[in-house]
Amino acid sequence: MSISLSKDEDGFITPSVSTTPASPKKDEEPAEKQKTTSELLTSTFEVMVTLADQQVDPNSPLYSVKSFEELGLKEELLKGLLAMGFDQPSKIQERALPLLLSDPPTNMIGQSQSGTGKTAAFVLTMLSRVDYNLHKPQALCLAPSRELARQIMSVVTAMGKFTSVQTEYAIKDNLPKDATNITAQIIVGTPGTMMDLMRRKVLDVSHVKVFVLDEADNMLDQDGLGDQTLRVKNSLPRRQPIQIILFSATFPDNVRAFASKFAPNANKIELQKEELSVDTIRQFYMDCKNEEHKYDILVSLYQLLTIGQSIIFTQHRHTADRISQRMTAEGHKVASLHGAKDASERDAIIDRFREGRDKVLITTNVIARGIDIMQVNMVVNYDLPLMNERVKGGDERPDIETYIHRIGRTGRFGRRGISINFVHDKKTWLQMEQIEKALGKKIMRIETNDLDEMEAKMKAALK
Ligand SMILES: Nc1ncnc2c1ncn2[C@@H]1O[C@H](COP(=O)(O)OP(=O)(O)OP(=O)(O)O)[C@@H](O)[C@H]1O
Repeated sequence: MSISLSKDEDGFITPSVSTTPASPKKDEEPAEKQKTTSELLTSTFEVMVTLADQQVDPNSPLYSVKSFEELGLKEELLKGLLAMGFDQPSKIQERALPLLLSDPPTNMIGQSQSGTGKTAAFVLTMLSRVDYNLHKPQALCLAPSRELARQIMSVVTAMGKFTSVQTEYAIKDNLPKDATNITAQIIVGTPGTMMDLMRRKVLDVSHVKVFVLDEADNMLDQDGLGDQTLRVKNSLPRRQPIQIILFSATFPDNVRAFASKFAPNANKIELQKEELSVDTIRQFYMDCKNEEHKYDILVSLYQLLTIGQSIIFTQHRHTADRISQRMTAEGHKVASLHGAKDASERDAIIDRFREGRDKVLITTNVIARGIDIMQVNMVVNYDLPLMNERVKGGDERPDIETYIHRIGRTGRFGRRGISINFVHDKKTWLQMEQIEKALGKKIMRIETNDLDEMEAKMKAALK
């Protein structure tokens, strides 16, 4: 791994941009060897580390650990890690944990590809820093969706299984309306509900010492959750130091400067732009004739979609509902999930999918980020993600960050996965080319009229 310490004027590393040209004729590349989990643990993707304290040598062994034992974690946490089957830190954990756990606590802006283990890094930090004998909220963690908040909580409870940690959700419809004083130490939720609990004084933040934003670029985006997140932060006490931890697979330029202000003097770990997505995800596209043809192709893919599990992303909620109703009526078993469904229904749908009882989930960007389901080996971009879904008044340029997160629902922690983009006219073709250019990775064509070839290519990609 190479480390560089150069900074731009915001104190953030500026990575070099890869401009691999996209060619209109896309040939298939020879299948690569499957990366194993152990290869991922020792993989050499480039990260750049900038330490808040410039006197410290980042090459010092102190700032990279090869085992969880070296971190000086509490015995109960080591037991929790062992019980989860984590016997060695991943690359990001190896780099981030010594910085996150060192004293005095220092802020962190951490970037690493999807599925590489960022959650464990910030969960271990929360579990290490809270005082279990003090029955007050001490660590707050915000995520962009209730599904992700629930998943993070499951990591907190699994990793903290042998501790006496108490936890509480700050997600819609969780606490009874007349709930009073939260005494749990770790609170995980979404920003609107977290703010609501703080305003109603149900959540006393006077003892908070760790504040985590997962999917931080999304949480800080002024066009998205940025206002609410900032409100939460501004309501935290100023008299005690609070360690602010930001993690994401993406930090687009427009959020970077704000992230540095939000988490001042942070240690920073950053990916090179050509490393934004992992190589274990093979990316394909299918040239459909029109919108209706997209539906036909999806139906013809059904057998392949159900070999493992798959997630189909659409632009609109009504498209997700329409496709799932049509496919269900035609005898296929699919589920749909989006933000218009009520909380308990959303929980039931994602739980069924997580347990493998549903194999195909049709959804919107609501679960594009963070969701970790190992068996998902296929992601279909039925509609490509566009900026105007994320940014008020945004245009029809492709939303590169959301694309990276969507395809990152597969190929997790060294596993193989494939993504398929449906393009159906010149506009969507050009949008896909822009994605290909931005990522510097080839997107290969699969013929839509040759089912056998389609199947052979996909199976080969997953081998
Ligand atoms: N050290 C480890 N050993 C074994 N498995 C691990 C280890 N660290 C993480 N994992 C597993 O890897 C998977 C991906 O981890 P995680 O969800 O934290 O990824 P992430 O980097 O947060 O991804 P995303 O950017 O999509 O949110 C999880 O199933 C997790 O249990």
